[in-house]
Amino acid sequence: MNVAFVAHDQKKKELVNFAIAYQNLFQSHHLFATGTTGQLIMDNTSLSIFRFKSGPLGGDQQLGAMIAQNDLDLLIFFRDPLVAQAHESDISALLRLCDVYGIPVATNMATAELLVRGLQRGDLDWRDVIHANQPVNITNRKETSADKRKNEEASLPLENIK
Ligand SMILES: O=C(CO)COP(=O)(O)O
Repeated sequence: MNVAFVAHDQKKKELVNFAIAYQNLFQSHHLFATGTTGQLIMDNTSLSIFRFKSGPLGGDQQLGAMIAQNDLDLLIFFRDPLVAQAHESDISALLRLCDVYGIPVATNMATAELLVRGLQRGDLDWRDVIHANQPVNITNRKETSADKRKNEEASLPLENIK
């Protein structure tokens, strides 16, 4: 499964602890994150994460693009409900797309626990049916030379993808 992590600054520690607690489970999935969140998780675990840009610089929108292609299976987004974010519209757009595409999303630890235990039990295996019926998806597609050039231009750290 393709799992993405995002946390606002006041929630990053909580998400890092969550990732540590479920490290063994997450190891067998393809992981994605916004820039700073992904870096912090990698610094504190042995998980390998494909990092997009930082949230305020477009990372939420990049994750939104994954969802629009039906490439994301689970979003764990510990958002801060007490602090206004400069990129609030990007955050709303990301969460909206989860509803448009029916993507399981947890915005707090209590829900994340439930979803991750569901992931562990195979409750999200229906997502495999969706992937199987997609002509191309982000985890099984072969990178063409055009892809490579585009990715290099965008400076995405492709070596971090599992
Ligand atoms: O702002 C964010 C999500 O809206 C998170 O971005 P970072 O992980 O780069 O801090």
